[in-house]
Parts: sequence; structure tokens; C-alpha cells
Amino acid sequence: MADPRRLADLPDQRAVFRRAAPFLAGHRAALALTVVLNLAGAGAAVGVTASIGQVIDAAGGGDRAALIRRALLLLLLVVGSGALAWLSRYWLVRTGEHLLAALRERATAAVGAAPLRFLEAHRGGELLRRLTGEINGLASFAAGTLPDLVTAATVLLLTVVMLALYSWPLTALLLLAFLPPALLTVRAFHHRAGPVYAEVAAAEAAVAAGFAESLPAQEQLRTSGSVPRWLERFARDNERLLDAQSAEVRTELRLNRLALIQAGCVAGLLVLSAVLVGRGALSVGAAVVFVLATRDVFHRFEDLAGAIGDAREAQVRLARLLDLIRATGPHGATGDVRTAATLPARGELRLREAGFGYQDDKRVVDGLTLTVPAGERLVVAGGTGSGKSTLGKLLAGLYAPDAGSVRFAGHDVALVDPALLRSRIVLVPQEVHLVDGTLAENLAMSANRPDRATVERTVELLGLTDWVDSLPYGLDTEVGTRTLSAGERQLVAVARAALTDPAVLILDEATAGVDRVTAARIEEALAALAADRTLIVIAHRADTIARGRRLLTMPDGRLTDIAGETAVRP
Ligand SMILES: Nc1ncnc2c1ncn2[C@@H]1O[C@H](COP(=O)(O)OP(=O)(O)OP(=O)(O)O)[C@@H](O)[C@H]1O
Repeated sequence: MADPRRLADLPDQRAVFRRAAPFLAGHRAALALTVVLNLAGAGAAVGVTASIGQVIDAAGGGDRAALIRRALLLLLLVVGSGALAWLSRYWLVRTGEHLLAALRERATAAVGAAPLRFLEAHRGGELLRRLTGEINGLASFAAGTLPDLVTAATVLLLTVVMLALYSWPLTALLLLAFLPPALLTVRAFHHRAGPVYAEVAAAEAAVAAGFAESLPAQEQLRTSGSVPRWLERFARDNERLLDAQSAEVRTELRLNRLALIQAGCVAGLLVLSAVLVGRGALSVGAAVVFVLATRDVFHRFEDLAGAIGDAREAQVRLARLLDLIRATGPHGATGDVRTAATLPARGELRLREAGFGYQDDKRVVDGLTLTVPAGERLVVAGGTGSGKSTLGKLLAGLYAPDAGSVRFAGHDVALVDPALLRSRIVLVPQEVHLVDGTLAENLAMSANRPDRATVERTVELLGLTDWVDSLPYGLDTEVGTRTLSAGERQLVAVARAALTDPAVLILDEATAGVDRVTAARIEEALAALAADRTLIVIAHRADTIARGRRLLTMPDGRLTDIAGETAVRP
């Protein structure tokens, strides 16, 4: 089987930040500045607490000048720490947004270049959710929680260092009483949270996929009375999401145990400080600093623990995004034929011993050898499900064969740069999708970006001027995604393909929705526009079949050997 890489429902979350490191290239200076600003801000914040102790001791000592000096220093630190906190938060959020914009571009480009089999093998909603939901989630994490997380972690660390400088035995005691149970609680949460968040993301993706699929199918669902069944299916997906979210809440509530541990530690510390001050082993200022700083430590740890849930969720989101980039990225040999100069503008298309199947045990195309010389006009006919479209996609290089090869002008199409290949071989499918915009914009979406004059000339050569003139604003009519009929959308797709001027044009029932006269006229025009162009028409209609110079039929639902099945017309 032409095995498409699959997205993992629960993607590998190990070393996810290390795996994301290549995307940081180009942002390293900004990240370094973020670290510097953050350290400076945290240092100033810790300095405020220490400075309070010094002011208290100076007030107790009766030295007025020292008191004023220390009070001024305290004021400076308060203002400085506020300004630095603002600046470091702003810079962190800005850097995060730039990073995410780059990641979004990379992931979208990867999906845009993904093999067709990959896109067919996944639900549209799943891809949409990874491209939008995961990145939006990461963006709100970067703008909201990440600054808190980074500030909390830095202040926490510097505060502990400061405490150790005041009284290391007290600090060691504090850490020994607090850290082991707190870390155990966080570790247990971390362990559970990965699968829980991944299941929430997968369940959300299933709901999104259900919606994405049902919207275009609303007409069929209504006419066939299937809306209740669709709602039942949606209810099942919704139930799964609800269960996943309940598990998420239960997991997050486990972190509440930290509050109990903190309360115990603060009580113990207050008693101990009072005893030490009573024995003269600690100044009152130092005791105040200790109590304030300890509260700060707990407060920051609480922030940190709260943010850890969000960080774990962001880790899952990042893992899902990296999984998307991995699964859609290039694999195997890739286009060493890159320049237009290395690939002739016209050439023979040749399938050699080609085999392809969607499932391991069933080949739709098996050992097929077929040569289509430049300028050939071939019609492929055959029963429903016999493999005509599959053959068309193999010839267009949209599917890679499991066995054998497809060559254009002597080059294996698997090794041709995809953008270059699309300028040589174009397939027009039966179902055409337009993008929001004018008719002219939709037509100009071909690989060589034709200008307005070329678009108008091609429309005229294809005999479509009357139809374009019948639209309210001609080429400038907003066509939207659904405003044209199926046949009209096919006209747009055929004209767009003609504008690319490919060497090989494959029409897969591409005029099935167009009236016979127009279809015949378009095919004639397509052939006449470039006599040396190969035209392969996949068709059911007898009159289309009759127009081919060479007929290829696909018997018994499987194309295994065409030798005796090809009829060459004079
Ligand atoms: N994306 C896919 N995944 C799995 N199986 C597929 C896929 N596309 C087609 N098939 C199967 O491959 C076989 C050939 O399909 P194909 O679309 O090539 O036939 P066809 O001759 O073009 O049919 P039709 O005349 O109905 O358009 C069919 O049995 C079909 O069910």
C-alpha cells in the first residue's frame, strides 16, 4: 500500500522542546534578551524584599542617614522592579508571538505540500484543529501563562538564594519540609496530565472533524433524513469530550494539596523564627525578610504549580503540532529535478510496471505499463470503481506508486520538485472547489500566475466569453465558494488548467457537469490551444469516449493488463 504517514492521536511528548529547537533559529537573540530582562526583573523583585529588612534594621538602629539611604534604595528597587517586570513580560509575549507565527507558517506550508494520500487519510477537522486550535492555544499560553511561569520560576530561585544568605539552616529546614511533598504532588500531576490533555485535544478534534464534515453534507443529510443519526454521532463525540474534560478537572484539582503543605510550613516557620529572635540568633529585620520571602516562595510556587497545568497542556499542543510537521514533511527521495531547464516543456508520459493500492491486500492498479506520447489524446473509460481516478492521480504524480515508476520526459515524477511538476502535469478533478474572491482571482490561481490579459484571452479561446459575460460583473464577479453551479465550477477549473499550459492535462470527469456541446467545444479548444499537449480524458459519457483518438478501458473493476484492452482509433 502507498502508506501515508499517519498522525498520532497521542503523539510522542518526550523531548518536545528539544525537538522544537530548530524553529527557534532566527529568534535566538530575542530569546537571550528575554532571559536577561527576566533575570534583571526578578533580581529587582527579590532586592525589594531584602531592602525592606534593611530599612527595618536601620530604623531600629537609630541611624537617620542610613535609614534615608536605604529607604531611597528601596524606592528605586520598587520602581525598577515594576518597570523591568513590564518590559520583560512585553518582550517575552512579543517573542512568543513571533515564534508562533513562524511555526504557524511552517505547519501550514507542510500541510499544503503534504501528499494527497496523507490528506485523504485524515479527517479535515483533525488537520484544522492542529493548524488553528493548537496554535491558538499555544499563543494564549505564550501571552498569558508563560510570562507568569518564567517570572515565578526566576523569582522563586533568586528568593531561595537570598534566604540561604540570611540563614542557611532555616532555609535548608524550610526546603526539607516543603520540597519533597510538594515535588511529589507536582510529579504525580505531571505524570497523569499528559494522557489526560492529549485525550481532551483528540476529543475536541473529533468534534471539530464531525462539524467540518457535516457542513458541506448538510443538503444530503436533510434530503436523506439522516440528521437524527448525525446528531447521535455528534452526541457520542460530545460525550467523549465531556468525559475527557471531567478527567482534566479531576487531575488539575490534585494540585490543591499544595495549599495544605504550604499552610503547615508557614505555621512551623513562624514558630521557629519567634524562637530564634527570642534567643537573639536572628534580627527582627531578618525575621521579617524571612517570613515575607517565604510567603513569596510559596506564592510563586503556587503560581508555578497552577501554570504547570497550562504548561503541560501547551506541551501536548506542541507535540501535536510537531507530529503534524513530521507526518507532512518530505520523506524518501525528493525533487532533485528542480529547474524548468532540466525538465522539458513537453514530453512522453510513461508508466512502468506500476502498482498501487489503498489497502495492503488489494491493488487497484497492478503491474501496469502504459506509454502516452506527447500530443496523445487518450480516453480512459471503465466501470464505477474500476480505478480510473486512481490511474489519473498516479499519472499526475499525486500518488506515488507502491511498485514501478511514473516518468515524464524520462524523469521519475517522484524526483521532480512538486511546484515544477504542477506546471507540467495538471489534473482537473470532477469536484471543483473555489476560494473566496472574484472569478478572475480564481482563474489566476494557476502555477504561472497569468495576468488579466492572458486570462481574458484564454477565456475567449475556450469559448467561455458568453458565459463570463452572463455573470453580473464578468470576470470581477465575486464567486465565493458555493455561488457557481457544479458545471460552472468545472468551467473555472478547466480554464485555470489551460492557463497553466501544462504538457499533460488530465481531465477526470472534469466536464461531466457541463452540457455536451460546451464539453465538446472545450475539449477541442484545449487540444487546439496546444497541439503538442497530451490530453487524457477520464470519462463515462459515450460521446466523450468517442472523441478520443485512443481508448483505454478498465475491465472487471481492476486494471491489470492493458495490452489487449487498448483500442487505437485512426
Ligand atoms: N482515498 C481512497 N481510500 C481508499 N480507497 C479508495 C480511495 N479512493 C478510491 N478508493 C477505492 O479504489 C477503487 C478505485 O477507485 P477510483 O476512484 O480510482 O475508481 P473510478 O474508476 O475512478 O470510479 P468512478 O467511476 O466511480 O469515479 C475503488 O474500489 C475505491 O473504493
